[in-house]
Amino acid sequence: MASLRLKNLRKEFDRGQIVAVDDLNLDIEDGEFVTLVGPSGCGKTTTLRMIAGLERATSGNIYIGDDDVTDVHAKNRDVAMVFQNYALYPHKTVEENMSFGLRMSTDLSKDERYERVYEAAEMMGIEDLLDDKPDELSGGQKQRVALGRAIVREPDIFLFDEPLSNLDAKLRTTMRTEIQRIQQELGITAVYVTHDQEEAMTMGDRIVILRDGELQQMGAPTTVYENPTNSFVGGFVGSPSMNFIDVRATNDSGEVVLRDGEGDFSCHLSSSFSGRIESANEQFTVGIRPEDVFPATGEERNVLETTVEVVEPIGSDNYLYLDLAEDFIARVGSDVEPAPGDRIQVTFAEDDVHVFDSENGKVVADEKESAKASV
Ligand SMILES: Nc1ncnc2c1ncn2[C@@H]1O[C@H](COP(=O)(O)OP(=O)(O)OP(=O)(O)O)[C@@H](O)[C@H]1O
Repeated sequence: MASLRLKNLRKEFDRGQIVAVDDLNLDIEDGEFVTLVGPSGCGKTTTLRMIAGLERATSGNIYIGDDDVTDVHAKNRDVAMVFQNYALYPHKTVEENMSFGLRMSTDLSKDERYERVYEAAEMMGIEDLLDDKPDELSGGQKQRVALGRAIVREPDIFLFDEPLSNLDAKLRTTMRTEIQRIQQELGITAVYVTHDQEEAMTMGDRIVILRDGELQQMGAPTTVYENPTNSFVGGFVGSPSMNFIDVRATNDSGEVVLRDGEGDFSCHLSSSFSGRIESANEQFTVGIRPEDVFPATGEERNVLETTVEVVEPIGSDNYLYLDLAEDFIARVGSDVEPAPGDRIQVTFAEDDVHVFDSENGKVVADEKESAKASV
């Protein structure tokens, strides 16, 4: 067990033409489960491979505990990696697959190795499969073997590279829980790469969001969800995605009123935001999550009248696609079921609105954060 620290980590490919990881700094605590998430090509796998020692950093440092392992060979780092494609030896039995790493890196006796393998197999519920070959196993069983093989090594750090991508949705959910259980039982620090934001949010103690090799935000899932530091994070985390509307500021009797170019959308935000506006006509991007949009009763200050384009039932709730901005979705109760083409009035609370700089996407004022900060 150990902490993990990445300091100014950088990885270039093709003589610097491609910057896969750009000045990445991360502090991961001993026993923490951290998920790395971001769109394809953002540098997740490269980061993981540098931690494992499978890829050499162009610059920067990697520390496991107090040790600088930047130049330490992969086999001398106490890390175990679990891959998407399982990476099992097809001609070896499950037991041989699981004990292979031990044979290579320890001087345990045959009996001691078997004991370690059997214990790990029991933890994964695969003790009856020890004599089978990988091609006799289902995808889920193969992934259990791959996990078992990682456990056997008793590593300081677990690294997971999209380990559940090849499994069906139901099995994926089961295996998520299994991985979390094992990680907690063993207390091993874990870094888990996924492109699936839902997986990242449900599994991580903290979530790291990358884009183009750069860290966008790191924090507890609820913090990232409620207080995204930029519009990219706001849009990436949460499903369906946050709604964005481009707006312009004007002053209206001491309050801030935001209107879009057509003048048909206005929104009052609390005074904590008005202080940040430097001039009328300043442009911003407003972000509102689908679940923060409600049918209006007519009493509210922020009421938007619009047309329903599509109604999509998802069981407990309905998604309403509204003619406010591109793909603007309201998540409402299943009892609210207008027909496409109906006019509808919707509202949202002032402190549920996120305001981003329309140029660089950085958060300008987060009403929830301001409210929290002022408590
Ligand atoms: N060996 C390599 N040679 C050249 N470029 C590479 C190499 N490995 C990765 N890259 C590039 O580095 C960038 C980051 O790739 P990486 O695989 O780390 O992203 P990722 O976030 O894991 O993506 P995905 O979710 O698609 O696996 C991409 O632009 C990729 O094309």
